[in-house]
Amino acid sequence: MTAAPAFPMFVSVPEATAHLRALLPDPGVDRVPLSGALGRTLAEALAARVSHPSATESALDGIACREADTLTATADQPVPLRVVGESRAGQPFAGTVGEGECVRIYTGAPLPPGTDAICPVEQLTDQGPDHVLLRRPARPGDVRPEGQDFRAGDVVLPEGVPLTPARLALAAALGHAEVTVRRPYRVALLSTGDEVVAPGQPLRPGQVYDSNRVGLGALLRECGCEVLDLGHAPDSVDALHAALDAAGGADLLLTSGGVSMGRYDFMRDLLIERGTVTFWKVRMRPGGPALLGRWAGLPVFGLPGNPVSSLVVFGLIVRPALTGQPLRPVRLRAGTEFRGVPDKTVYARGVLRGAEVHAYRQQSSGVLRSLSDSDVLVIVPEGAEVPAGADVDVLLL
Ligand SMILES: Nc1nc2c(c(=O)[nH]1)N[C@H]1C(S)=C(S)[C@@H](COP(=O)(O)OP(=O)(O)OC[C@H]3O[C@@H](n4cnc5c(N)ncnc54)[C@H](O)[C@@H]3O)O[C@H]1N2
Ligand code: MOO
Repeated sequence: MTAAPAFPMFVSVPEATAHLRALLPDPGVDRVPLSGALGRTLAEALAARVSHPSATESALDGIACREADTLTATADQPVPLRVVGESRAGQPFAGTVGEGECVRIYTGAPLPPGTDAICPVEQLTDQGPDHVLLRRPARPGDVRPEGQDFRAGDVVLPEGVPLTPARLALAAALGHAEVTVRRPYRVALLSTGDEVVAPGQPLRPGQVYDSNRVGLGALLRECGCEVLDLGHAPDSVDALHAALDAAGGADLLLTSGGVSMGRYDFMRDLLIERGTVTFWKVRMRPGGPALLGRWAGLPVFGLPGNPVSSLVVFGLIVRPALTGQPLRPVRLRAGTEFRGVPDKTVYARGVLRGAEVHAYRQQSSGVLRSLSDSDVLVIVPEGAEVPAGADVDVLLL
């Protein structure tokens, strides 16, 4: 009888993510201009330095007036108003608008005192320079109230969010020119396997192009990581040993291949025998043989070699650990049946058809097109049988 392993096996996806997160060092922070912050993670909460809009203003080009003066306006019986001035963005009208009066106003310009509604130019006829006829009532809804977006002092962007283009625009509107962001993780990337060949090289029988390193490198860059590309190592203990040593300066080493049950799965053996193993195997399909450990203090995440498995494990475990952003499933109607397996959550590749999700025709973890052609991963809980017509949780790809 063999002794029970000294590390957990068959952990859940959330447990695997928590284990990896616990091994990652604190990356520290950088202060960067907004132009250099795309995709970075905000390391401070951002408060508004100003209110937006800074004053109640018009949402349209037209005239500002009192709504009450215009309630009877129709195309047949237009309401006349006297123009007493103009309000432009940055150049407000100085006076107060009285009964039967209006000012010409432009989008973003402050509403003059006395007015509460806007009539757009399309609904006006000029009667000389100082009079207009309104063909419909002016509307208070075409006014943007002061602070509608945010008020000075409001905490608007929380710490920990990724800086998307919309959030960068918001940071600028709040009055910030620079932001404090988390330092990118430095992630070393290594693919393993005697049969694995760099794309572009001639391929001998039985060999396969190194698609994992390309996909994983892109996923890492998408997460804002600095990638230290260690290339490819053959299935040899010495070569893997050297590669593990070469990754020493990184925050994390990500490997692909060599973690399952085969005789040449040396990455698994090396970590078990000469490193530390945090867990081996996750209750998921694809991706079951994933491995986490340490090599002289360096966290090492061993992704399975099967092309779909390596990218799916990255998306489900590695990305949430690196970014701190949890998975966000959405609910959709299943258009086909989805079959679970006992003791594993299945992440089935699915294609959207209208509001329904259909199983992709091929679910083998060696078929990369099942991932590139799919829109979502359908989460099929352990042992579940989801009939067509039922609701399912999916993750957008
Ligand atoms: N007896 C068992 N066999 C296997 C099990 C098991 O539980 N018992 N698990 C299977 C599962 S699930 C997976 S996933 C794979 C993972 O195996 P490894 O991580 O050891 O990966 P390899 O054996 O090195 O390669 C598997 C497969 O992937 C191709 N590959 C590897 N690297 C790349 C790359 N960089 N680019 C493209 N393709 C790559 C490789 O050629 C193999 O076809 O194990 C199952 N076996
Ligand atoms: O992890 Mo494996 O993906 O089920 O082939």
